[in-house]
Amino acid sequence: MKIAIIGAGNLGLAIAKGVLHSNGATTMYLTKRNTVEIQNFEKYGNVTVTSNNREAVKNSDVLIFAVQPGHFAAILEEIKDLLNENHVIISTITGFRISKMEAIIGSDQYIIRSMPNTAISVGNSMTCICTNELGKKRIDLAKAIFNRMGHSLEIPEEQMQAATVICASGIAFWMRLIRATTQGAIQLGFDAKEAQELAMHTCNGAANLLIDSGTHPEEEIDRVTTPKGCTIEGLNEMEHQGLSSSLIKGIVTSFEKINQIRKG
Ligand SMILES: NC(=O)C1=CN([C@@H]2O[C@H](COP(=O)(O)OP(=O)(O)OC[C@H]3O[C@@H](n4cnc5c(N)ncnc54)[C@H](OP(=O)(O)O)[C@@H]3O)[C@@H](O)[C@H]2O)C=CC1
Ligand SMILES: O=C(O)[C@@H]1CCC=N1
Repeated sequence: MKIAIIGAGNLGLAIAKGVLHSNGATTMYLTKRNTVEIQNFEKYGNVTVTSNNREAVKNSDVLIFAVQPGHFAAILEEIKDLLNENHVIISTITGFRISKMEAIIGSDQYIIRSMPNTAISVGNSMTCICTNELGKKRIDLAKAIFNRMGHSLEIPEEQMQAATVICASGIAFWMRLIRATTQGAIQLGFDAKEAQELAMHTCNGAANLLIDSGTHPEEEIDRVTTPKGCTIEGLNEMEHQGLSSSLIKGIVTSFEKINQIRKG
């Protein structure tokens, strides 16, 4: 697979690392206007770093766009005459509808809209995808790409904004929970490094318990909460302080903001 990542910034580089991690490409182009800080990716023999988007498109089949929304239309204009039936176009751009892409490059292209997160760099992204009409013929390819770097789910385009909050912003939300747990562990006497080790592996274990067993979180909670024990006492105090409520309110606020950005 010949992959180009157009816009090798935070997310683009995370995808590049995921592709390298999973041996997912025969060749990979990484583009940005100022390439100095990513030149070191060329040490991986099959990677070319360039500011020339047209060269990247000409030499690749799978085009992954990871630029800021305000830059995307101009880049599609720049490369549209090079697109052919071999190209699969994958956008990660927040709030940029498929119809808007089709208005620039036409509906006779395989278009996939995706919402990965930065854990793609370690092969563990939750990635939501949807396609245009023609893109349905390449959905299996898109799923294969993202499943090599985590887990994917096809959703209707209308849910892409919500998926952005839960999956992409979600990484930041979970990081804050891990950090808070770490701070609690330090208060209980662990040094900072050990505290983080305890917090992140316990978080990983909780997620894996649900993924592997298919159980509901409350079922797993019931297995931990000894009657009159310390877990239920701690959990109830967290709920009195608004843990679930504040998480839900944060998610809804984030969703309201993303809808405002799209309208803007
Ligand atoms: N960060 C995240 O966790 C997630 C981000 N997204 C979406 O992904 C997109 C990228 O986000 P993020 O990585 O955070 O943003 P960044 O600003 O970190 O990356 C965007 C990159 O695009 C490059 N760029 C700008 N203009 C061009 C151009 N003409 N040709 C090629 N490259 C260009 C910039 O580099 P230079 O200025 O040197 O050209 C920059 O490195 C956004 O649309 C965002 O909504 C989606 C999910 C998660
Ligand atoms: O914070 C943002 O707006 C973007 C979208 C998802 C992740 N970063």
